Amino acid sequence: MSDTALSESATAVPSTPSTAPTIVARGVTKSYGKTRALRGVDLRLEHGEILGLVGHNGAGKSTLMRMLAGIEQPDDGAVDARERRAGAAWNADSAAASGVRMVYQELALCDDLTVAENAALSDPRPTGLWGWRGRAEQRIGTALDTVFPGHGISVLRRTGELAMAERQMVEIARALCTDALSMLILDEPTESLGVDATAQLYAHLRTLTRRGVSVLLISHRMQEVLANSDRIAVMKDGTVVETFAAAATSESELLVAMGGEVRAAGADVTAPRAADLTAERGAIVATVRAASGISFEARAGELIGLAGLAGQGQEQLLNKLWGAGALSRGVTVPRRRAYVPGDRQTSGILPLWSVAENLTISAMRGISRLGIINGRAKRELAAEWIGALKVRGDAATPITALSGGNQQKVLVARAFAADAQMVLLDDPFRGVDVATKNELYALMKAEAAAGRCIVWYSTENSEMAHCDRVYVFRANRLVSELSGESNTEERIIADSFDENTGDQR
Ligand SMILES: Nc1ncnc2c1ncn2[C@@H]1O[C@H](COP(=O)(O)OP(=O)(O)OP(=O)(O)O)[C@@H](O)[C@H]1O
Repeated sequence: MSDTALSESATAVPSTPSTAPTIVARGVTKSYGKTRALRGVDLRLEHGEILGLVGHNGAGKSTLMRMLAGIEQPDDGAVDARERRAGAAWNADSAAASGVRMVYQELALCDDLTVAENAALSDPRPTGLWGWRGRAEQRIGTALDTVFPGHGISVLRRTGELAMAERQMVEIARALCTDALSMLILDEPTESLGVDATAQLYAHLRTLTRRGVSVLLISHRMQEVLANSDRIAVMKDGTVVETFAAAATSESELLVAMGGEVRAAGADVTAPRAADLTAERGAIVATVRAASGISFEARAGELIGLAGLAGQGQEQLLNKLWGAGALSRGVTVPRRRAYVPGDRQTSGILPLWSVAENLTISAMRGISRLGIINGRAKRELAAEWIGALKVRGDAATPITALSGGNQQKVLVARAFAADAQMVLLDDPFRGVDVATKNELYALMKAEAAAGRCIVWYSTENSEMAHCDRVYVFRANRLVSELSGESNTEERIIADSFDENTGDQR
């Protein structure tokens, strides 16, 4: 295939289109030790449709996706695909040969390789000994241009240097570098994408389905799933419990089918263990002086939001607050701080440790005496937080055996279980289900009310309504400070783009 044909190949369809379902799962079961991840799943993905797949954290969505992509085999039941060669077993090779591609929730890129090298690694087409690098550069560049026009990503950069949103774009684009794509499986593809890139992705998915490609879209963003799917399957405790026509259902109907207990945001939540705080409520506990624009100031008892388009300086501010020492110039911070990273894979979980060890590592001061850790206090603290955040998995489970959303809950619990006066959150609720998010909003408010200072960066502007005050960033500067009636989504969006905001102050 010529390189110039790549954009066509990124959206190419099998040579013998048919309207038979693209893939069918029948009675699929899967257990990991004592955990029954899938309990007899039946699912059909029709030719040229977008099927949304929703369910609470740990419902079995990612496990099902791995079965459909042939990466793991069911203990019982079967997966059958339209493009499967007669007699061939359904495994990763036959799935790839049938044009099935996956976009992972945990970004599966090698940080030390360039964008093009990463794309070459996963491209099933023969690369040839000579000129493979140039071909890979052109293929991934074209795929990026096709799906995300104006992306601004150099294919020669190491992926470790890219922002989360850019890495996600690369992950999506490289899945499209394939001939005869028949099925695309996307696991929470928009959690770290901005508004524009999200719209570009959905527009491209529609182009694909018009050409007969089928899409399985896993997401916790109910409005997106409703707006972009043809049908929506709901998973609960390892089975598909209901399937809806997207146009004929609603968010609340989906949530009821998921079985999640939906607590209204702002409802009372009692943190398992009250923090031992020293700052008086209302006292200034942190400041960052700005050379230009607005200075940052945080008080005990405040829930402060950091908003604006992704990558405008929010993470640098969090890093300053997290890394500051007594000698840092222009920055004052409380002594005890906790940090929840946005990228759990690179800077969050300790993969060789259990849930309890991951959860309590920052709370050592409270559960040790004379340097000796009180094992019982550790187990109790872990059990309390596992219960409070409904983590699906017990204390002794290896952290990597939890679903992605449940790992994220453990990281949030780690920060709040510590006796930190200031908790810093770097867009940490990616992949967390709707019901749990509402619990977490309430938890943060309760913790702030108890006197902690919480600084929360979120890429979801609607979440900023939970904050007492919001700082909006643009071009690495604080351009506005919103509170009360001025803290609206419209104002955040306006200030994120308005070149004049901030310059007038
Ligand atoms: N490799 C594994 N080892 C042990 N348990 C596992 C493994 N993979 C998944 N599980 C368990 O299977 C269940 C389903 O997990 P899965 O990742 O499929 O859920 P999910 O619906 O994708 O959740 P999330 O929305 O959090 O991503 C969970 O209880 C999880 O702990």
